[in-house]
Amino acid sequence: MSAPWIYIHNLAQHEGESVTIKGWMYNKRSSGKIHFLQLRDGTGTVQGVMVKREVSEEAFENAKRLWLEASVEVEGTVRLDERAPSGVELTVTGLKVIQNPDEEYPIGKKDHGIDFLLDNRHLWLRSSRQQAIMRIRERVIWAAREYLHNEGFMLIDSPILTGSIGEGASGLFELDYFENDKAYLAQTGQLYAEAAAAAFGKVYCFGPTFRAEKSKTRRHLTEFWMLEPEVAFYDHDLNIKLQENLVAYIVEHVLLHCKNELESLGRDLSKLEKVKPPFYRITYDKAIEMLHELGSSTPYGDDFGNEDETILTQQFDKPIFVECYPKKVKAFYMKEHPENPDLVLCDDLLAPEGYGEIIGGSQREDDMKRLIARIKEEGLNEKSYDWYLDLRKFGTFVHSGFGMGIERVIAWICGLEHIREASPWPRTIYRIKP
Ligand SMILES: NC(=O)C[C@H]([NH3+])C(=O)NS(=O)(=O)OC[C@H]1O[C@@H](n2cnc3c(N)ncnc32)[C@H](O)[C@@H]1O
Ligand SMILES: [Mg+2]
Repeated sequence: MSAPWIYIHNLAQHEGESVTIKGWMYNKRSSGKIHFLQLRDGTGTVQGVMVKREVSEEAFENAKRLWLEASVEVEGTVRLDERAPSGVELTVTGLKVIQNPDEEYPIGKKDHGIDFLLDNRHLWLRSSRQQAIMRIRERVIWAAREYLHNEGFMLIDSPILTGSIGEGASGLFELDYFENDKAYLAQTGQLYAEAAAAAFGKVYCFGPTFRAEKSKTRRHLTEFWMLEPEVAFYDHDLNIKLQENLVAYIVEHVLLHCKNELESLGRDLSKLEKVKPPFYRITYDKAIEMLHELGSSTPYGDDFGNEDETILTQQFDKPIFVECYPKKVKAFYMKEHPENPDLVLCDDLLAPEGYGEIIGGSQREDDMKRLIARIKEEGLNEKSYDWYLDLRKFGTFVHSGFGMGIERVIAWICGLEHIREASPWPRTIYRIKP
């Protein structure tokens, strides 16, 4: 193959030129004298038309024997064709087979069950639907980082291995750690982000976080990626404003850059076009009252389950903040409500259409005595929080932050049935492979 190697997404700039594509054959149609090779190289897809009389006998025969997902180099001339999805087609002049699988590609054109697909996630990622979701994932992360960078945030990542329980003793992955006592896989990077906020003001951490929850729902993973901004001197209201501006920015960015991907997923774009600030804001008290009117039996004071969140979000056409939950159902670090010590200054941001919680946020307890009392009330080991309490000893400060679950945001934006498609390598109770 002597023609220059060009990526498929750049082909339109090379009309009339002879080029080489390096990639895989993901589909093929043949008549007696013509092969229609559907090629992909990770940047896009293009059809290569191979006419028997225009190529060597060997190349035409080799093309005939190609299995799906054979790796190939294809040489041809670029032709503009507005009927083609990529706007171009390739008139094939040469074929080099890098590797023709010696068995049928397992994820063929027929439908497969979800467990089979997840067992073959390392191959399923090649399919057009999974490519669309992963491109949207990349854009969600890009937009979130771009927004925070533009707003003056510093990325200060938190550790994955930690000795402090960040969210709650129930959902912990515990591991032996040399002669130390226990270590855990981080449930959240928040506590460290709070320390970083005292150093840099506006910070965020972004990485995998882990929950050993036995939740077999379409919203729960045991490993998920979380974006956790933290801001010194932000109170509850400023925290809410930051959350809605970030989410609106992400949705606008995805609508701008991933329209084709969203449409290929059959997503109703009008639902996302409504995601503009201000989002709805209701208190926990108002929300529980609405839920009871809608038939929920969740008693006052309890947290909302998936069912409640689904019912609630179906009453609104854009994201809803539910704020100031009862202290007893929320984490130890949340600031008491100044007018009602039974409540805390927190919020959950619920995505509409039944997607539920995508963000959990709060103003943090900055009063040392109250924080120690909460740590004790929760039965946590005060010793492992001595460094965290130092933040209240050396210049305590009002501060707030939140955690946005990336996969939950992606599932909502893409309109996915289950969060597992939002992760390249989903981890659930029964799956840590591939
Ligand atoms: N910096 C902070 O203030 C974050 C805080 N420490 C925290 O972890 N809050 S959270 O437990 O509600 O989780 C935050 C979000 O993390 C997501 N989340 C939380 N748990 C899960 C599971 N199991 N699977 C997928 N996504 C999950 C979901 O979007 C939640 O709203
Ligand atoms: Mg939460």
